[in-house]
Amino acid sequence: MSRFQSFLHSTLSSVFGLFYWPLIRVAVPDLVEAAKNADILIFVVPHQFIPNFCKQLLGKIKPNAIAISLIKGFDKAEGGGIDLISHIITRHLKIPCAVLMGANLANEVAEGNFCETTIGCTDKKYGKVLRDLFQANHFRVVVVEDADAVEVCGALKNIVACGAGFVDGLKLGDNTKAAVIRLGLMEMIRFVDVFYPGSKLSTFFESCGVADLITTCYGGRNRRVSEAFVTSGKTIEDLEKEMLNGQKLQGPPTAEEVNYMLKNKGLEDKFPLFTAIHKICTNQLKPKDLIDCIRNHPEHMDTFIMPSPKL
Ligand SMILES: NC(=O)C1=CN([C@@H]2O[C@H](COP(=O)(O)OP(=O)(O)OC[C@H]3O[C@@H](n4cnc5c(N)ncnc54)[C@H](O)[C@@H]3O)[C@@H](O)[C@H]2O)C=CC1
Ligand SMILES: O=C(CO)COP(=O)(O)O
Repeated sequence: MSRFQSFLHSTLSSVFGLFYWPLIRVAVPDLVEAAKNADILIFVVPHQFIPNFCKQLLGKIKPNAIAISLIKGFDKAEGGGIDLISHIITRHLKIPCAVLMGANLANEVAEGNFCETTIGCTDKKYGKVLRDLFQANHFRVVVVEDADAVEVCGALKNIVACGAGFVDGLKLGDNTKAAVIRLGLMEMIRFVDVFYPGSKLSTFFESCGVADLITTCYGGRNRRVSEAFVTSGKTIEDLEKEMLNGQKLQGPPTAEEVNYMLKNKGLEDKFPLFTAIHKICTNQLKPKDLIDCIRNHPEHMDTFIMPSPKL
């Protein structure tokens, strides 16, 4: 069982394979078998595997099922952009897909410690159904309609967490780490503003935004492996195998997917932190170069392009 599955086991008092239906306490390891009679499909796998999962499920699920994705990451789209995982699920399976993102380190949720999460759902009716499904005494849910921004926050914060890990490995201290986290947040806001216009600034103050950014930059796997990348000199791939026992890092592939789009659109210099983190993960830069890459950040030089907050 993956870490997130064990969190859901605790939260929902149930065991499930990839998909969950309340009151049925059976783990079904076969994907199609688990999904075929489900009314609500919960997707929780490392984002690298989702296109293949959707192909397997095509035509094998109830036509009126709804989905919710807890997956933090993107997929590369043809033509030089990125796809949101919820959009891939909807496009392949032809069902609506909401998202759930938040400061939800799986082991802490599984221990029953209090935390919050954000559900992004454009349909109010489904939003209520999903809130009632996930809400628990220790797991408090806020539903917002700004679903794309919720999902983008969940993916991008994993890139920033790699930067926080590099700073920890370089032993640059808390002020530098705070600067990296803040610049990361500003690049997240800028990214949503440029590529998902019409999103709300208030979404960044939900659990999916600033709270998930903080928890991942202090307690997450992306931070931990990135710190070890600096201190050990080993590759990210080797450290992932050594330290994560079969689990998958989301930050480095997400940095690669984001860079694929930024490069294609000539926007790398507007996102120097995301760009530098990708280059460090792929050995085009050394971790110690990180600070020089953000010393002249547009935040310090330009007038910020985000319109006035729509709070
Ligand atoms: N673990 C955490 O604290 C949190 C994870 N998430 C997100 O949930 C998603 C899943 O993360 P985790 O549960 O931590 O996953 P994980 O890193 O524990 O992934 C392991 C699971 O991936 C699946 N898997 C491995 N190789 C596969 C393959 N070749 N094909 C298909 N499936 C394969 C298996 O079911 C395996 O149990 C990610 O997008 C992650 O960002 C979100 C919040 C917290
Ligand atoms: O998304 C997470 C917490 O909300 C988990 O982050 P890591 O993948 O870095 O452990």
